[in-house]
Amino acid sequence: VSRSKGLRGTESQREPRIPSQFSQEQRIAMKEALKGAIQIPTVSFSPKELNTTALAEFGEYIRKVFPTVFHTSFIRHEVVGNYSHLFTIKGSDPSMQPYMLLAHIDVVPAPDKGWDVPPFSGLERDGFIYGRGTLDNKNSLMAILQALELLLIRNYIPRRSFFIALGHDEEVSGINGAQKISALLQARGVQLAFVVDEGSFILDGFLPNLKKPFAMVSVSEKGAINLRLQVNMTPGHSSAPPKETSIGILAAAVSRLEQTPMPNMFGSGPLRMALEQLANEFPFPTNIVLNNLWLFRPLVSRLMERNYVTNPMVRTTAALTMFNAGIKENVIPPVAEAIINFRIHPAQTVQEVLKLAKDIVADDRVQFHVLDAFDPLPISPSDDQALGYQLLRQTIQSVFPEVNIVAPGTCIGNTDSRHYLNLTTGIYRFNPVYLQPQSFSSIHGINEKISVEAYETQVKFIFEFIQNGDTDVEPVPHLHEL
Ligand SMILES: CCCCCCCC/C=C\CCCCCCCC(=O)N[C@@H](CC(C)C)C(=O)O
Ligand SMILES: [Zn+2]
Ligand SMILES: [Zn+2]
Repeated sequence: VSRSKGLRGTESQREPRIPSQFSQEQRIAMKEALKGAIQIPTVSFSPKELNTTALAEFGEYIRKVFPTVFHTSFIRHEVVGNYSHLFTIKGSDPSMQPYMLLAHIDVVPAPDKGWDVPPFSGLERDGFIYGRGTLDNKNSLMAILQALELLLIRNYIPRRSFFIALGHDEEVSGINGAQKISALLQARGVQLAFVVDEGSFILDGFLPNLKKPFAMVSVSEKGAINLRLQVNMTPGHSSAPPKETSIGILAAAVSRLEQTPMPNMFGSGPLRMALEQLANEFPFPTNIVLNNLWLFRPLVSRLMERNYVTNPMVRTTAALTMFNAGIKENVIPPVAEAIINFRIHPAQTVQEVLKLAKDIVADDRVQFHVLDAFDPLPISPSDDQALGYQLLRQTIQSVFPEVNIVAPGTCIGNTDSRHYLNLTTGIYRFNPVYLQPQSFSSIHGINEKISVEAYETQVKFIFEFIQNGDTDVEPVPHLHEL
């Protein structure tokens, strides 16, 4: 039985594979390299407040740690938007369509409070490397360059060309990094077979009753709206207050938005496919329920709403993130404003969500100002013909043989990959790392950490993935398993 459904096996590769085994010395060097990357505080505070000194230092750092990547004749390195990096790795077979690996350099802020070790120390404790960026996303960035460095020193020459794009402002939009790289490649006429970015993991313990981990490769990501609500009222003396103030009207409006969930959209798309694939991994009676979603769909959609990580999978969410009003204790405020951050389910659009929000607020005194918005990303193919998805699946099965299921999903956050829609229809978000609910909370939270073993496995994954990318033939129709 071939486990790598849909792809021709490695027998069609011309060069022998380089085994993904690393010496003790190399393993020490790779973890030390990650620690050094964590120690550079490449924090993005806002689109206009980036730590540019740290970003520049990071550029120097990768040159020092990965010398072979920077001194190989078939690799072109360019700095884009001052701090982002684009590598073009030219393969020996120009007939093969290139792909791209993505990661980002910047991290969200991390005040020391609550951390067991300082967040930019990169300290190792009990087999874990701690620090901001160990899961989001310097692990990916360093693992990509590390795997390439290790391949190159073993004289690897790829057949299929590929790009590596390292954005410097993902955490604040990606418009000066990923968006510029994308425009540059578009101007060069590049079309990609697929891209792989952050945005999902091997999920362990996220679904009640599911004991075994499964790999979720996100094939879409939610859209978003940042909406500013504003109420203007006549100011006056607080000793004689009007019946309603701008604060009261706005507070009631945002409370209605918080208390009125957007419609549950469970039914089709990646989540349903994932649950159907996972059905037999669940004990009785959940296995029966998930094998018969035609009958139990209402029950399952209700169960999904109950959990804080599965709820965003089934609906558009509305988070009240900012609220401002008032100028003095004894002045009736002239204006109150709030920001609502919506994350749009792939089955809805910006316009539909705005209409629903207006109906929920149902008060003409509340003005709507859309600050920025984009629709959910299209669903990338995950069938037997989908090269990127199948290469990920093949590599997951080889590096994580204990993982039985690789299923498509939707990324609930946004990633730099959305800026590459002009270059490919295959956008996959997957980090080859185990994630438990507790480690999920550490992303943008406290005590973000990765085990040394998990990081080594991530390097191994990319080392194998790049070689799998040289697969001779494009995916072939599903062959019958014997
Ligand atoms: C079968 C259902 C299981 C559900 C489990 C879900 C577990 C979630 C796993 C991974 C989610 C990770 C999301 C990481 C990407 C987010 C990156 C980010 O924060 N981006 C910003 C971008 C913005 C434009 C500044 C964001 O706010 O989304
Ligand atoms: Zn990230
Ligand atoms: Zn992030």
